[in-house]
Amino acid sequence: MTDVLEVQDVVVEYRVGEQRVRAVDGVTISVRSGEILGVIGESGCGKSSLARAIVGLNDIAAGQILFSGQSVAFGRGQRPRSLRPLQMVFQDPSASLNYRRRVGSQLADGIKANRPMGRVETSAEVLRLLEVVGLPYSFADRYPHQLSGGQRQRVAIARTLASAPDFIVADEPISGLDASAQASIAGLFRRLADQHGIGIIFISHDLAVVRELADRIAVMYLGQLVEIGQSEQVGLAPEHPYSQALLGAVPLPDGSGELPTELAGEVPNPANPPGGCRFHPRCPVVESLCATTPMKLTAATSTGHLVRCIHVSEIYPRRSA
Ligand SMILES: Nc1ncnc2c1ncn2[C@@H]1O[C@H](COP(=O)(O)OP(=O)(O)OP(=O)(O)O)[C@@H](O)[C@H]1O
Repeated sequence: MTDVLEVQDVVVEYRVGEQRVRAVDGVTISVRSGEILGVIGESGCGKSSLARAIVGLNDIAAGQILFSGQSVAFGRGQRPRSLRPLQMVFQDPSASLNYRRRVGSQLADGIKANRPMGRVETSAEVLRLLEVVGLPYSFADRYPHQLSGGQRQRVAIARTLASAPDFIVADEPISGLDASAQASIAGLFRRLADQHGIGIIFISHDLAVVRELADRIAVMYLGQLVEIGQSEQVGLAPEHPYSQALLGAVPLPDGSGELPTELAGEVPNPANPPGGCRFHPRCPVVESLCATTPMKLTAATSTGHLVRCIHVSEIYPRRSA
């Protein structure tokens, strides 16, 4: 499988009064067809800003975003482009649904707008989309207000699928749903990846779901990636103290070995990020060098996955304790 999405050194900035807030600061990731990349991090770490940049809803100040080798967005002052094969699912399904129209006609509109076909074929495609997202055909006649939150999110996903995307960026698609709806929507994303070959970026605060669902996990802190690697590495044995603290709050699937670190304090203002390692003011294993040495993502010696921490770098080997 080749990388379908390549995000290279992307910067997203907002102007707030006189200040420039750098919400995403040099993020590089790639995702393949049929792969799910989970993106985690506390509120304000830049996950949504990155997501919106990828689908062309946010301008980027630097870097580039390639989709199937084609530039989606590049450089300050040049307008980002929205591409049909690259779609976004939002936390609130209302964002993509019209409450005054039946589900079936909304899906038909989505199909017609992106893939014009005859009436009979469109109706058949509406039913197929309902089937893909696990809803009965009879739901074509319902209005969104007649559905539960989980069902509405399924309809919103079906609406997204109407444009036959190759890639979906899902920003908190399971927040606000009950646990069983969360699990089944997560399962739906897994099927879209496995059976339809759709590449997916799945942003969520529910770390247990991400650990279970994602093939790889990227951890963001204050606009930067601090760790990225296979789920079994990052999700179960993270190397960065931030990832350890974040994921340490979530019991492991077998209930064993919770990680020891606790996450104190809050994410600093991105308008004025700490020097050196951005996590150093909150880091339980901070060293004096951490305040002055900006860290690059570096391959961890034990696993080879990427970690932005002085303790896993060659210049300052891990403490043995
Ligand atoms: N439109 C905007 N104008 C100014 N600042 C913004 C804007 N959108 C986001 N920010 C700031 O950018 C930073 C990153 O926000 P972003 O929403 O991308 O983070 P997030 O990780 O997605 O958070 P959450 O999980 O709460 O959605 C925050 O400091 C936020 O206040």
